[in-house]
Amino acid sequence: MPDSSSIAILVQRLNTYNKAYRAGNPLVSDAEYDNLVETLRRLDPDNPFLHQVEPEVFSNKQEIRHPVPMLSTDKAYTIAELQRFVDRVYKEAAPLEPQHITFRVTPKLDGLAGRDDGHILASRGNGWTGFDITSALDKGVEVVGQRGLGLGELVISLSYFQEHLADKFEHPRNLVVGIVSSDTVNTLALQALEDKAVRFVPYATLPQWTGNGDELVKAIETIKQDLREKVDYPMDGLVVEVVEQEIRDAMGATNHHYRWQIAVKDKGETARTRVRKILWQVGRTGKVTPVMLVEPVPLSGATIKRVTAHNAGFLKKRRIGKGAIIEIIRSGEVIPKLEAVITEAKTMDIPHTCPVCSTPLVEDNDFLICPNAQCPAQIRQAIEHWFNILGTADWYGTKTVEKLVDNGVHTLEQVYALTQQDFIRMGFGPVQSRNLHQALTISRTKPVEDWRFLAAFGIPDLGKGDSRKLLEHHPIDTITRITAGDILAINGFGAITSQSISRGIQRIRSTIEHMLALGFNLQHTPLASEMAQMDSPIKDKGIVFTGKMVHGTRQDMQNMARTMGARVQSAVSKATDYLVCGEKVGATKKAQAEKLGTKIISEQEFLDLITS
Ligand SMILES: NC(=O)c1ccc[n+]([C@@H]2O[C@H](COP(=O)([O-])OP(=O)(O)OC[C@H]3O[C@@H](n4cnc5c(N)ncnc54)[C@H](O)[C@@H]3O)[C@@H](O)[C@H]2O)c1
Ligand SMILES: [Zn+2]
Repeated sequence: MPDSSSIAILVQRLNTYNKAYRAGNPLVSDAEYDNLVETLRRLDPDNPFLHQVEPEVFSNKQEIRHPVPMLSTDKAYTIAELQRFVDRVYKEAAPLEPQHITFRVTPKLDGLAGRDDGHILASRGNGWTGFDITSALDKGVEVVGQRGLGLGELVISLSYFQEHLADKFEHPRNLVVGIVSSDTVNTLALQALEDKAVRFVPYATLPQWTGNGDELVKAIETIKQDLREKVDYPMDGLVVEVVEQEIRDAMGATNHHYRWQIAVKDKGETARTRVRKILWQVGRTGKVTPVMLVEPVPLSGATIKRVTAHNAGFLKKRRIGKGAIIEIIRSGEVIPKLEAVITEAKTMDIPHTCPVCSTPLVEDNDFLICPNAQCPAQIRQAIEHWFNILGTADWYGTKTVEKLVDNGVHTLEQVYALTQQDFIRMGFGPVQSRNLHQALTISRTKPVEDWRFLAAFGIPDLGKGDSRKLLEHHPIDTITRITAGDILAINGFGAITSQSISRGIQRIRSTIEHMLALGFNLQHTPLASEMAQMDSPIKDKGIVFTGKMVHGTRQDMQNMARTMGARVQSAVSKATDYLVCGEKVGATKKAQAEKLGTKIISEQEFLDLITS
């Protein structure tokens, strides 16, 4: 019997992984997670973790109670386990002397489970209480079939994902969760919504197989292949369930799953192939990471040519190089991973110099770093990062920035000093040159939150969230004077990150000051100290903006409300005080507000309110 502390640690890990997964940022693969769950089941079968629905939380959404619990599923990984399920059904149904026992098989969709009652789309939550995610439909999620068909799954078309998004998102599920949970949808997701690739698929609309227990067990592999071909959605197995209601009632449920339903999953399909070459890529921060280029091999319906290798240490430990034979696995996931090394490489080929600038590399634990701050690969990505995060200017894509860097433009200072003539001299066409030049002006004049501006510098450990947190305590124009101690004093920053952030700021101090002097139209993050004292008519009020605003964009209004201490929300809930309506307001939000007695006001009334 293992000691209780190791079980506690295991459960803690599972909780951490689950939370990250439900938030759309999984830390480990599903196969690895499932393995840990099975380990816990062996060590401590009665552990409460195994007897609950793994909870999912959308913190800014209203809670919705399910009329019937939305449970998880029991799992069968082998034919023997499926057979045991079938036997149990026959045994428990026997006293009812049923005329038929029918099993239905549908594809197990791998997205975000939901329930559509025709008015509200709710997520699964903890099984008993979910969250109102109807706003996903306003954002452009298509409903397959019709509204009100009950349980289903929010998913993205698999072919669409593979074509447009596979190199940007690790798993389609993460994108779907992002669309549902965040107020602002990123451009790639917006495109997917516009292309009608993101859908709520009621399970009732799925292709299905029905038959008796014997047929089921015999045909399960064919059923799987058949259903796999019929749906264009990510799948992680099949769902097998009993059709007859009286048998369902007799079998009942645990806290975790219905006894009349089981998911048939496999441990992941694997394939063997040979490594052709290791490709080394230089990232924005100088990390040089390997990708294994392999002999093309079919796996779960895709042809695999590249497999991620994470870092140099990963390859060294496993002795992977040209000629190694490896086994790769793809289990409900889109990106294949290394499962095992079958034959090690005879020789390893770990570079000593940067593949882009030839500077000798530095080892940092498992990583290789190009220490050359002038490395073209790093410079290009740093400039691209700037425009991506700032988000106010178009036209600065990879090819364009590459050309700039090739022409000796290496710093943001240089970029912002470029004239239209300079672009033309570098070989851009007249129209593109004008656009590129205009985009620079636009990026300075269009309002942008100061935390985006700060995050756009790409300082290690200073992403968007932390930039905002930092600016809640120190105004942007004092940021280059900040010390590690100042950062550490803010709740939520540890010693190591504080050091690294302050070092990062110092390193590019002159660039930050230069950019500040260019006079960007920065919208300042309200200081925590001001917020505490501020007396505003909308302080702590929950506010939802809907429709097209005339006194600025919706985002402008939201920022203004935030600055005045309001809690800006994306959907009307019990926690909403005002629904502010612009033009062309959708009916759902208004109806919801009326139902909950939320105050509905016009844009003008809102402006009157905040100036009162
Ligand atoms: N990678 C990670 O870190 C991580 C963390 C947590 C969970 N997970 C994955 O999630 C799984 C467990 O999560 P879970 O409990 O949410 O899901 P589950 O795998 O037990 O699936 C249950 C859900 O499947 C849905 N479903 C999909 N297709 C269906 C269909 N055709 N008919 C009926 N129901 C259908 C139902 O809504 C049900 O709630 C694990 O097996 C694991 O692979 C991964
Ligand atoms: Zn380099």
